[in-house]
Amino acid sequence: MDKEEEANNLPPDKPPKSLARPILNHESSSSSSSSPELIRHLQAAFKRHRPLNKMQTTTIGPRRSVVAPQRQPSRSSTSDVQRPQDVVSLSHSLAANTLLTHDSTNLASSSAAAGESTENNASTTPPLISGTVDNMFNDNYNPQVSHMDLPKPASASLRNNLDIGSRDESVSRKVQSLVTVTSNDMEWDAATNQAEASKHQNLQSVVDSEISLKSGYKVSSSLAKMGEFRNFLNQPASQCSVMGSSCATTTSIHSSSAPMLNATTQVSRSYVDPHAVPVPSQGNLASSSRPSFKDSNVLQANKDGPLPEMPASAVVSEVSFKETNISKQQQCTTVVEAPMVSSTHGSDATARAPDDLLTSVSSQPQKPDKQEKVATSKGTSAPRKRNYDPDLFFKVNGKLYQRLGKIGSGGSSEVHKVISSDCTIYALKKIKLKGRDYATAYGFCQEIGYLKKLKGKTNIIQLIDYEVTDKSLLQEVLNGTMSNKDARVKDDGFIYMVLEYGEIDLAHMLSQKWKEIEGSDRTIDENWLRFYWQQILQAVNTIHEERIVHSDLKPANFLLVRGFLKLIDFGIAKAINSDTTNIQRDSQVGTLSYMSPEAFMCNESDENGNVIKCGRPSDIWSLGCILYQMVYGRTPFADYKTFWAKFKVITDPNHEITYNQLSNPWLVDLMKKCLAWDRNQRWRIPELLQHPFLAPPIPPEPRVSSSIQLISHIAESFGSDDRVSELCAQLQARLRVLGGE
Ligand SMILES: Nc1ncnc2c1ncn2[C@@H]1O[C@H](COP(=O)(O)OP(=O)(O)OP(=O)(O)O)[C@@H](O)[C@H]1O
Repeated sequence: MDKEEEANNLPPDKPPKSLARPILNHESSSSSSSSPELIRHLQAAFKRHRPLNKMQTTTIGPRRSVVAPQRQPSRSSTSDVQRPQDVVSLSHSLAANTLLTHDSTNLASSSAAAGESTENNASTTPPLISGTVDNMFNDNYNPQVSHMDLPKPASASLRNNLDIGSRDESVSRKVQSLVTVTSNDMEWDAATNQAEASKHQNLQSVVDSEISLKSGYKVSSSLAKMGEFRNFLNQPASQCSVMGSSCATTTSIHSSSAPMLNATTQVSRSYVDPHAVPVPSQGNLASSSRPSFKDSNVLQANKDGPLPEMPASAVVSEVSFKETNISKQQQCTTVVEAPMVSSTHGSDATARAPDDLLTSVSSQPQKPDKQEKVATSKGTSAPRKRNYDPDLFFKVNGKLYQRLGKIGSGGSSEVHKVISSDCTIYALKKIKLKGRDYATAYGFCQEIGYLKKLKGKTNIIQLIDYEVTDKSLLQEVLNGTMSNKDARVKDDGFIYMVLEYGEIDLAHMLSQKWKEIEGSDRTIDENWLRFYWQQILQAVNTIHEERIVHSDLKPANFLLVRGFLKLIDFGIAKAINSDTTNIQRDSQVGTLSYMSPEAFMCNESDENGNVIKCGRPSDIWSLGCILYQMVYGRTPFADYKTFWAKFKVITDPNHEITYNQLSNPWLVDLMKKCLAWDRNQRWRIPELLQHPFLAPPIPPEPRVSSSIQLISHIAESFGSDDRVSELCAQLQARLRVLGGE
């Protein structure tokens, strides 16, 4: 089995213990009738369903740069068929819909948020707005190295590209992983993920913080967290409202079946809404709130010790307390609120805290505000103050997202599971720009452009918000004014992309499926196959209709969102130029096991001297590899382990792919339609959607005329029997009517 298939056999994910603890205890001891629902809600909100990680690491990296438009038509009749109907300019089609057109609502909210902020943090810069962003997709922009123009033998070119890859950080990293194929690359770091999840508590930390505050333990750190969380909740709602039902997995904490979260949220939100819960004077606290609160179980429980040692039953007590006593809940709010506003994090503090709590606060060393260097608009770095903990939160366009754990690392990015202030779960993709070359940075920005273009397409992962922190860098990239395209980004700068959250990717689904099948005499369920294959085709059809070639189709790039597969990762996607149906690239792209022959030989010349280009058929090949893997549990070239072995066999037109016999011959036929070596022989998606495997032919109706004829024979055989003759005649007449004759 290939390592990439081995990598699929990952241990099942476990929920972070720190998150599961109170839930489990609650389950066992809570008297609330709605506890099971509550647990489900909590689990849904906090549990990472499956590790999502990069499954295929034998990736050869792209050089994320724009290629000058290739306008010369192909001269080969067998290579790149010109399709005049496809003619649309990439730069114009994308530019019309790209970064410039950042939602006005988003702008409004981001500027509002920026106004609220007491700092001028580069990470809170509004979304990129530039009159020159058009240039991002401008044909004039050509940061390319010139090797692409030089025809040379494919293998030599490939080496050359690898050499270039060693200069290009993104390529070299991928090539390294590709050549070494280390299992490390392929493993999901369960330990890291779990540690992350434990370290960074989500909403549960609010409950925990409250408990800590009330008990007087961990006051300082709790205050810090509470202050951050207050700011978190104080910000404008995230853009999920824009998305409607198609947005990320949403866990409503306002559900009636989730009283604990409801209560918690009310308490938390009251911190930021002084009108909702009037901040009492110190005397009020002493006279009313505190005594009633002291009577509750929660205070007793909290006295047991700091949070980590605190029995989970304390949490349960607090839950039932909150469920059953709304007035006490408000009192609880006031008790918590006072120290909250006294913390150094609260910029809008208006009330004084009770002395004892203030003492607790001041006796603890305050966590100093984190400082970091961020890029200013002039491209220089200056220390900036943050009023949130960057280990716990991300800030995108002034909105905070709390980290729930790391989902995975792509070739170029980190992806985190986050929760917004309105308690919606998202994936946040963070790309560090520092140290990358400008052309690579350009490619990253292009992904935003594609996702914006594909906004509203239900089978494409939706971009909720984004921010490029270093505007000057980006402008330089987008203007194409970089003096040295190979120069590297020196200043700190990040691209943040807030994305719809996917629960599991197809790679993990497949690995699970094949674990079930292996060892049994079962084969893959054809209906399961049809269901997801159709969705895969439809998703890719969506981008092909938008004249985008994905170029890195693989199971890990299809995410399951509410039961449907959605396409992700347009990091190396390319749009098709206006006068050709193919695109030309400066290097091989894609993930090795799914790469088409032409992707290996991109920009080389074929036997007729025509430049080999990658277009939509290249994606179809990758789809064929995915289907093959779905059917057989391994990719078609899994037996060829090394890069060169794969390269050799995939680029060999005479190599015959092995198709083991299947009960449904249409399935083999379908794979062959996708995996035709000659890209012009491969079917297109509209045809594939009509393939007999998906749309089985209906057996022809038995012909009426033959039945009528049969009846005539019967009548004749009975000779002169009038009754039989009459009956047969009636029968024939009826059949004629039914048959529409
Ligand atoms: N919206 C999302 N929801 C859940 N998980 C996601 C999401 N986007 C990405 N991921 C996870 O993060 C991983 C890396 O994401 P992505 O593929 O976008 O990054 P990349 O840097 O472009 O990676 P690649 O090396 O494949 O180019 C994915 O394989 C997937 O497991």
